[in-house]
Amino acid sequence: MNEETKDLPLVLIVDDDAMTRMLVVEALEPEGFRVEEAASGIEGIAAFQRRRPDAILLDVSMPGMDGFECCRRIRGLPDGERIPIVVLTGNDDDESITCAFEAGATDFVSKPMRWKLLGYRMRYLLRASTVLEDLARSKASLAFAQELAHVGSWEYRVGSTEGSWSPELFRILGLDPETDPSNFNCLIQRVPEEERPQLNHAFMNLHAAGLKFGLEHRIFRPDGSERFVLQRAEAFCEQDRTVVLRGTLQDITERKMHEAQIEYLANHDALTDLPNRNLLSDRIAQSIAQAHRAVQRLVVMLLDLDRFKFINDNFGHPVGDGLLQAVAARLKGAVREGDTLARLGGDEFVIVMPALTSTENVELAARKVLDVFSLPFVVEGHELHVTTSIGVSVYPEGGTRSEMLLKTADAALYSAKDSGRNCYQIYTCAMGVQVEEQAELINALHQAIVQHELELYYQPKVDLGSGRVSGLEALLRWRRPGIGLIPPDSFIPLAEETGLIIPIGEWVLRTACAQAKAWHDAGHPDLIMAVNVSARQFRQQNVPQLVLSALAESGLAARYLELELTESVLMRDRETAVKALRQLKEIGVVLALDDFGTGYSSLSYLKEFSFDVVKIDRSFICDVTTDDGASLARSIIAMAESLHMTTVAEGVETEGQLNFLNTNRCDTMQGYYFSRPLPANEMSALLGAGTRLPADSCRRAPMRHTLALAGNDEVKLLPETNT
Ligand SMILES: Nc1nc2c(ncn2[C@@H]2O[C@H](COP(=O)(O)O[C@H]3[C@@H](O)[C@H](n4cnc5c(=O)[nH]c(N)nc54)O[C@@H]3COP(=O)(O)O)[C@@H](O)[C@H]2O)c(=O)[nH]1
Repeated sequence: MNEETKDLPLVLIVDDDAMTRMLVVEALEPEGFRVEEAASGIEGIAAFQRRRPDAILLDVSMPGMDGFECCRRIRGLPDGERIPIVVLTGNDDDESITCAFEAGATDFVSKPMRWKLLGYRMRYLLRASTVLEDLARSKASLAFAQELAHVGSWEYRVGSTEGSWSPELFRILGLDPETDPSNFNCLIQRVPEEERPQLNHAFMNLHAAGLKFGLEHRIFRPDGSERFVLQRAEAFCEQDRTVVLRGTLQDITERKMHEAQIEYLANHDALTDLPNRNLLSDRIAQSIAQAHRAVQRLVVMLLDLDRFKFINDNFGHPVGDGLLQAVAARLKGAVREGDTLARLGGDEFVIVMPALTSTENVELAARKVLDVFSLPFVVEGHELHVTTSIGVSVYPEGGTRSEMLLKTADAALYSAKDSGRNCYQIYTCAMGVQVEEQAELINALHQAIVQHELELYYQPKVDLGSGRVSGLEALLRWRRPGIGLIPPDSFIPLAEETGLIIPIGEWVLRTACAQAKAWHDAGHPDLIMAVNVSARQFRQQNVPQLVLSALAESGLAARYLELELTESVLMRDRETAVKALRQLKEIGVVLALDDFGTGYSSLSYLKEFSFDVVKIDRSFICDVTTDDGASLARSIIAMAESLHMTTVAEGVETEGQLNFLNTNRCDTMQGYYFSRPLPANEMSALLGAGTRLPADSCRRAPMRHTLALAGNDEVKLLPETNT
């Protein structure tokens, strides 16, 4: 084929008459066409398959296969569907023209023809065919895009009942484009009755006033399945008159399902599947509105499992989670239909009970909830005996908004915990005051750290051999503006509960170490600084690391720092405590067991953890003038001596107590008898003045002791028979 002509349109002429074929060639080639010839129908089909022409000129009357049959066959072949076929008919042969169109012809030309016009005719035909093909392609890609996006489209011309619907619109509605009509009535039939008025109204406004709309509604397919759709529509005007309404219908069922799932997750607790705090607030608000209308009371119970942390710490979190699920299931079985059971998080549950009339009924309901815990829970083979404390708040006395009812129930819960757990308390105004005071205190304690309102006082420890000050105990004070000096007992438990003990404990340790180093440098080089570390602080903070950092920062040698710990440090999570104590021993600090005699008084603790110092609790020293008190104190001193530990007697206030300690070889005394705790500047003065115990107040002759030990290494603090 000639390179120059290969892109020209190719026309196939099928005619048994060689003359006609020649005339066609003569007419078309000068007009920019290539022409392929075929002398019969069979040849024409073969040429079509071989050359894939752009158009066909087909004679009607040919021997063998006529032009109609040839046309039909070509239409049935691949690519034959849309090729322009022009049938050559005899003049005024109306029947042939009809037959030609029925056989699939695109156009016809009557013979004899004006050959000059054939080129124009063919060009027009090819242009129309290209446009049709482009249109078909766009329709196909639009249908594909609509299918992908689940968007169907429709169009109605004003005045006509039938519209034009895209295939995807039929699919979304579950209708058949072959049999179902594409009109508004057919669409509205699929919409649930209760949603029809809104859609009708929107369509009326669109039609009458051109108001476009976007509306979400449901449809039901003929098979009964439900879908959510978004209907959008607009009106198109000509000369201020609406002529066409066009719209789309998007299937948004999946999006709706995801939204519903997200909403469910946002409102439910993942572990127990119960409503969470979010949904609970709504439910309480609804119940309040109902109770208000019906002039009824409403009960909100806040439950907190007793010692849940113990179960989590000792059996592990999977068991803790299993227990929470089991509790949720049991509570679900215990509440009435119409009540709401929710989980607030952690081990806190809430039950909302509408329409409880009398206080007796409220108490009855609370006891019923306590009973839910009477039998043990079995989780992963563990039999767990769990109780709960319940705070009850009643609308309207306990509050008229949901946050208030929860807050007052919390105050009542606090009171139930305070009364020994496994019980309920109904909120009273007095509890409210207590809660508010506490909230205020927490706030102020936060401020205290930032505003430098914390101070350390120091109390001397006196060596009973020499009468000299051998060490100091750092004791925390809070100078609260407008109130005065607050003792630690009033705020340390709260600091522990709120976690504020971490920054406070750190400040105490760093300040005490720095002060000890300052006093060393000022000429008191042997002073040992004792710092209290509470059990909770010990658990919540990495104390060994903090100690290392405070020592490095201050330059104080480890042997001049003493940590006073109580036995409760060892009660929970023993393994971690043991590890931390070993680390502290390695660092080289002095370990003192504080308040000895008030706890388990276990000799095995003293041996196992190699404490260096035992501090005899003030309550024993107070009693040393009685026989029993004296005997107990003597036993502790003897026991400590046998374990090579030094003893410090706390709270020494009288000469009699001091004499007793000297007589019984106690090593060190601490108490008001020598000095009260003093601020740093006053303590500097005391140290500078070389204040000490007079020689006749110090230890004299040694004394023999008897140590009474019970089995299992327990110290049996029995009265000693005097020798
Ligand atoms: N975790 C921390 N606990 C601390 C810290 N500072 C103090 N505390 C603990 O608070 C409790 C009360 O302490 P405080 O009110 O300072 O009382 C101490 C002494 O003032 C008091 N004491 C001393 N001598 C006497 C006396 O002769 N009579 C008498 N009635 N009281 C006296 O004893 C308290 C010291 O006790 P102890 O620690 O057991 O040696 C107290 O438990 C402190 O431990 C802190 O920074 N962190």
